[in-house]
Amino acid sequence: MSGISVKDLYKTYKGSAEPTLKGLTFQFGKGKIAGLLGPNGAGKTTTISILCGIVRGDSGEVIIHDLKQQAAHREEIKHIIGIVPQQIALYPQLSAVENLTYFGNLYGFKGKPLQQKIMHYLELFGLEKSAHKEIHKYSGGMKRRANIIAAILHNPKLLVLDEPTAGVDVQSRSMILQFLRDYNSQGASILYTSHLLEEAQSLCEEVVIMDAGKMIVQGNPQTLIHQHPDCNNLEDVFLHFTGNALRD
Ligand SMILES: Nc1ncnc2c1ncn2[C@@H]1O[C@H](COP(=O)(O)OP(=O)(O)OP(=O)(O)O)[C@@H](O)[C@H]1O
Repeated sequence: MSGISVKDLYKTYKGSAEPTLKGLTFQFGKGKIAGLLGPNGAGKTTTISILCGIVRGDSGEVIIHDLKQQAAHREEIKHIIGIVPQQIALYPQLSAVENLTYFGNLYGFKGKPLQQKIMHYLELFGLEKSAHKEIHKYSGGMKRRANIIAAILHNPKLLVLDEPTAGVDVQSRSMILQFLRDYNSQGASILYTSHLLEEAQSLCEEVVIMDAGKMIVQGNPQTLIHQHPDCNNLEDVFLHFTGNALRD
């Protein structure tokens, strides 16, 4: 069964001469760790935003866990998906506990069960000592970890993360990747974007490489590497398909 299905998706932003997505098509199975890869400006964030219902596509079809992404299913899909955006989506003047209580309340969680859940995740993500510290006093890696907790309080079956490991230290990165593997092993699907191809190669069962708003190639990283004898790793495959030209 399909976890995510994107069919012939088009999107042109208001005021842009060029479409950002030009007939994008791909599929990821349920329960997979999947990677959406591509050079700067390929349209990864736009795609994720449409998947999550934050941005509207102009045409095409998006199906999330067997539900069409349309107004009638938006509430249901909101509960299925957890979104970790590229930018930290936390209130800087509030503590982690205050932020997470607010996000938990948005999903209808309250009182002691919510507080226990928040403390459980703060411990899991190594933030328990900073639970009551304001977010603006957190390091970059701590903010990223807290940002992930905000997206998982409602136990989403599909976790979508936009560059969750960009700009964090090795320790935070390793912790985040281990969490993604563990969360996936409990049955959740994961979709993430990254420019770190070595990381994507080891983490993802399936990747889509997109460029200029289109899917270029999809497959299991090891299979793609073996299919191209000139390629030793996923980065070689990526360059093979997207070329060396710099992007604006
Ligand atoms: N809100 C917007 N309004 C107008 N154009 C936009 C908007 N958001 C993105 N774009 C344009 O759409 C194109 C794709 O952007 P997007 O952020 O989806 O790509 P990306 O693959 O995530 O890139 P990166 O790797 O740099 O994060 C870019 O040319 C960008 O300038």
